[in-house]
Parts: sequence; structure tokens; C-alpha cells
Amino acid sequence: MENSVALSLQSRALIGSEKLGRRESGFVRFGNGVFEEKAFQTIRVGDQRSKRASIRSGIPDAKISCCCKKSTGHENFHISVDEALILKRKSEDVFSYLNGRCIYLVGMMGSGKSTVGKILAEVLGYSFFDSDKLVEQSVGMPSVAQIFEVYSEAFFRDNESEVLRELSTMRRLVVATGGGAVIRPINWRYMKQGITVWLDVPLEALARRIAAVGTASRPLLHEESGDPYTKAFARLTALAEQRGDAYANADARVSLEDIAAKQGHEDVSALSPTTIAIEALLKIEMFLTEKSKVRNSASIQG
Ligand SMILES: Nc1ncnc2c1ncn2[C@@H]1O[C@H](COP(=O)(O)OP(=O)(O)OP(=O)(O)O)[C@@H](O)[C@H]1O
Ligand SMILES: O=C(O)C1=C[C@@H](O)[C@@H](O)[C@H](O)C1
Repeated sequence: MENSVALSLQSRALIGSEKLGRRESGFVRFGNGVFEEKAFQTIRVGDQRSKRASIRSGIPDAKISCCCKKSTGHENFHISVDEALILKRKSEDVFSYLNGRCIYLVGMMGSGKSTVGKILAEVLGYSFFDSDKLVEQSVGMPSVAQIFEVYSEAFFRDNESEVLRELSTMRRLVVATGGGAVIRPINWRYMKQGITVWLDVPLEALARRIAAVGTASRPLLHEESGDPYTKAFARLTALAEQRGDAYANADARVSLEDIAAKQGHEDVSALSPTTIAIEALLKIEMFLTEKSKVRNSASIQG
């Protein structure tokens, strides 16, 4: 990607959080019990100075309500007051441990990286980025599917690595990475500048989610024939086999099967994105506290 080609990073309205600081209250509104997608702000990042200035300058405090309504308008994930409070408390614990480090969510297509990522960004006062969207913007095409078709998967992957490299220089971001970002070792070098979290979702659940919205926007799932669930499941299974343990490089693993078992649910579809976001915060906290214990005992010994 040419430096002169300004790529646009798309960020949430919380882009100004570094200047505004963390809002201690009012980041959830319990009235309607639903999160609401906010308008995205576009900043130019071809020039690193203007990128950082945009992030620092901030925008007026956005009112954040308690619900996540995807832009498709199909889904509403309701959250209870209890869950909202746990989410808030846990985010406060994790915030200080993070010390500004970014969170990179990895996982298969449809694993909920964007949905959960937006919740995490909101409660931490971080900015949210979707690396697929950043690649679309940097290439100047409306969809990943089109980039694959007009150029190639390799071209997409090169641009994806470049986007991750740029993001790795920044702080206080939650990044939903592309499902295949884990296959290139260089991408791990970039993502490991922050904390990496794997959303581990059973393939059946992924296929169900993807079938519900169709496979058109996901080029790697679109080639198979058959009904949407069957083709999504077949292709996801093949991709999971090819990728082997790549996702397991992440610092923290959020297993939906484990959460469901813990909470006595038979099916992971009973788990709301908020529940998953809370578990992600717990796992991040565990990873960071473990790491600081190891560091402390090494400094005592040495
Ligand atoms: N916990 C959940 N329960 C039910 N549906 C969910 C949950 N989390 C996400 N979804 C739905 O699954 C679909 C995929 O979610 P999302 O876009 O967040 O995944 P993603 O990992 O970012 O996908 P991709 O990598 O393909 O962009 C969406 O329709 C979303 O509403
Ligand atoms: O799993 C994958 O390889 C992909 C996932 C999507 O997020 C996109 O990055 C693209 O469709 C490839």
C-alpha cells in the first residue's frame, strides 16, 4: 500500500476517548435496554500525524445507549441491568491493567468479533475498528468480496497486513480482525503489540449465523453449492482444518462452549454478545495478571 494513498480508518464516535478520558458514568443507559449503533467517523490515516491528531482532538461526548442494533437492522441483543453492571465493573478492572494497549479480536468469520468488539470499545472508552472495512477503504472498493474478485485473495492479504501494521502503532483501540488474519505470522507480530483474544465459536453456530445473513459478503464461503447453512458449514469446516491451531496463538481464548457449560445452557445460541464481552474481559484480566505475576517473580529471582 502506497504511503501516498491515504487510507481511511473508520472509527466509532468514541474516537476522542484519549482526550476525553474514560467516562466513569453514563456509558450505558438502562432505559430501553438495547445498544444502538452510532454513526461512524472517518479519519484520514495516510498521514500518520493527521491520524494521531484526529484521534487526540476528540469529538463531543456521544450518548451511548444500552444496545447493539446492527446496521442491517435485523438483530437486537437485549441486555439486563445486571449484565450491564457486571460489564461496567469488569471493564473498570481491566482498563487499568490494559494501560492503553489495544485489543485484537481474532476468530472465524461470523464469530462475533465486530459485535463483541463494539461492546468492548464502548465500555472501555476505546475506539472500534474493523480491519476488513479498513482494507475496503484503502483499496477503494465497497466490499471484501469485490477485492477478491477484481484482484485476488493475495492482494487482499497484503493490504490486510498493511492495515494491521498501521493499527499496531496506535493505542486504545479494539480491532475486529478479518477471519483469516491469523494465517500470516507477520500479522501476529503486529497484533501482539496489543492483547489478542480468540472468540472460539462452534462451527455449527457459525454456520447458523452466517446462513441467516447469507454468504454473499464472504467470498471464501460463496463458492460451494447447496443451501446457505450446508455450504457455510462445509466451507467453515475446511477453513478450520486448514488453519489448524492458528487461532490458539491468541493471548486469551473465549470459548462459547465453556461459557454455555458454566451457565448451564445446552446451546451457545443462548449466549448474548454482552455475556461474551464480559467473559472476554475476564480472560484479558487473567492473562494480564498472570503476566505481571511472572514478571514480578522473575524480577525477585533476578
Ligand atoms: N452472541 C451472538 N448470538 C447470536 N448472534 C450473534 C452473536 N454475536 C454475533 N452474532 C451475529 O452473527 C453475525 C456475525 O457477527 P459479526 O459480524 O460480529 O462477526 P465477525 O466475527 O465480525 O464476522 P466477520 O469476520 O465475517 O466480519 C451477525 O449477524 C451478528 O449479529
Ligand atoms: O476467514 C477469512 O479468511 C476471511 C474472513 C473475512 O473477515 C474477510 O477478511 C475475508 O472474507 C476472509
